[in-house]
Amino acid sequence: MNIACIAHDEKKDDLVAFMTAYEQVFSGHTLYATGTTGKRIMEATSLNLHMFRSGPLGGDQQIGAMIAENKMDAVLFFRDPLTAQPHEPDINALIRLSDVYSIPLATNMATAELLVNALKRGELEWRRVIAERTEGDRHD
Ligand SMILES: O=C(CO)COP(=O)(O)O
Repeated sequence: MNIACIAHDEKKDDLVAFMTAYEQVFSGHTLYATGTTGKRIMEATSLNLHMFRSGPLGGDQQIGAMIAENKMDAVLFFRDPLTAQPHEPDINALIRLSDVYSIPLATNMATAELLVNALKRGELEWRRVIAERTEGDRHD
């Protein structure tokens, strides 16, 4: 599965702790992240992540583009609801696209726990069916 990892500054410690706790599970998947989040996770774990730009510099949009191509299977996005973000429109666009394509999206640690446990039990396997079906889609 392709999984995106994103956290706002106030939530980065939480996401790093979460990724560390479930490192074994995540090591079996392909991970993507916005720049600073990915760097933090790689420093704290032995996980490898494909890194996009930092969120405010377009990273959320790059992950959104993968969602629009149906190439992202789940998103862990630990949002900070108490701090205004300069790139709020990009954040909303990412969340919107997750809803457009019915991509499982965890915006806090409690939901992320449910998602990772579902992942462990193989409950996201339906995503592979979708991926196979959309593989032949035109992109032009
Ligand atoms: O701002 C972000 C998501 O909206 C996260 O970006 P960074 O991982 O680069 O801090």
